[in-house]
Amino acid sequence: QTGSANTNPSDSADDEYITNVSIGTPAQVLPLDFDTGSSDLWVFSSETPKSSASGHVTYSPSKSSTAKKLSGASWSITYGDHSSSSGDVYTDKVTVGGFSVSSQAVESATKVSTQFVQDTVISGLLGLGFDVGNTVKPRAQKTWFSNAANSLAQPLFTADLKHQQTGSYNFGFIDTTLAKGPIGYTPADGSEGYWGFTATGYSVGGAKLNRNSITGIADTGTTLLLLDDDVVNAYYNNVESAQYDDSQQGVVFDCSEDLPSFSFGVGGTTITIPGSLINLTPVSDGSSTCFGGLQSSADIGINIFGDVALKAALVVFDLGNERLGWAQK
Ligand SMILES: CC(C)(C)S(=O)(=O)N[C@@H](Cc1ccccc1)C(=O)N[C@@H](Cc1c[nH]c[nH+]1)C(=O)N[C@@H](CC1CCCCC1)C(O)(O)C(F)(F)C(=O)NCCN1CCOCC1
Repeated sequence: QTGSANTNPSDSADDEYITNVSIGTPAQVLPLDFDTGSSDLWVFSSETPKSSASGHVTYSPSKSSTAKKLSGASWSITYGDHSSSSGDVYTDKVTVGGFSVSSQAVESATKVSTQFVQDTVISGLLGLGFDVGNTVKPRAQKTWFSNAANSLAQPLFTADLKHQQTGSYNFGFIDTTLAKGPIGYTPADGSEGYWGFTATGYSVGGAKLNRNSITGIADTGTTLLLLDDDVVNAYYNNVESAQYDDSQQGVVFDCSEDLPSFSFGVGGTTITIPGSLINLTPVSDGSSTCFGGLQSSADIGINIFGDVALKAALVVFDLGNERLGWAQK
């Protein structure tokens, strides 16, 4: 058994990726942000304050014949960008890419922070992190993938995110035709709920990889590639017009710059992010100043290989073997 779902960038900056999910009977289809950086499946619902839910597709458990209230259960989550949500819990049938989990914990939002209210292109998140990161109390719930894993042909999923094009999340199989190079595997550390791993070195502009390892997480829910200052400086020292812009809270440069590529070693293979993917977007419409897709992780305390890095690769999230696979695209 397998599943395959298309995923699309939310806007011209590939800020987040939207994947449709069917919940309940009859199916209620909600656009969700698949997030390997967290482990809760939560949605805007009939229980979300009307003012907050305006503009969002919502889930109504009362309209689903297969919905059941998980009595006494609640959840509350805060993300790295300080956005947050909380509420109560139902179980219902959840289908992703044609594969159904009959009794999935669906966390219904009774409160959402401003960023979620404003982000009307998504109706919630589908966490693809490790179950240890789930916030439901008194008993933590499993992610959709964790519930599906034993019935899938293989206990793994792949992420194939693309710049301004439709990509895919595949469950239970690896479509190697999506990759140009071999898959390099490396152990995954799920102890914090994230898909943690260590890159063995990096280089700028196609030079030979150095041996400075980088430990971080593979996170589909984070837009940028967020790394240590010494790596960020080593990269932007090659970009003539690069400078830190206080108002933008990041490095910006002339949009006309021909940016160097950024490569990192993982599992015996090398992943090269073309410079074009590091030119994320003009700082505002029509501006000739662009915002960098590689930024500092200094104030986060953890390195994040977010969408800017993931777009250059086919990434295998292999729960069965507790490992991550990366292949050049
Ligand atoms: C807004 C922006 C300037 C484009 S952005 O670059 O900041 N992009 C946001 C995502 C986004 C895109 C579009 C609209 C709104 C929000 C982004 O990259 N947010 C990261 C930034 C970050 C990470 N760390 C520090 N800062 C984040 O919080 N990502 C989380 C998912 C986001 C949350 C907001 C909505 C979109 C999805 C995340 O889950 O990937 C996470 F891993 F960073 C995270 O916070 N995981 C929560 C882990 N907890 C630990 C405790 O137990 C519970 C789970």
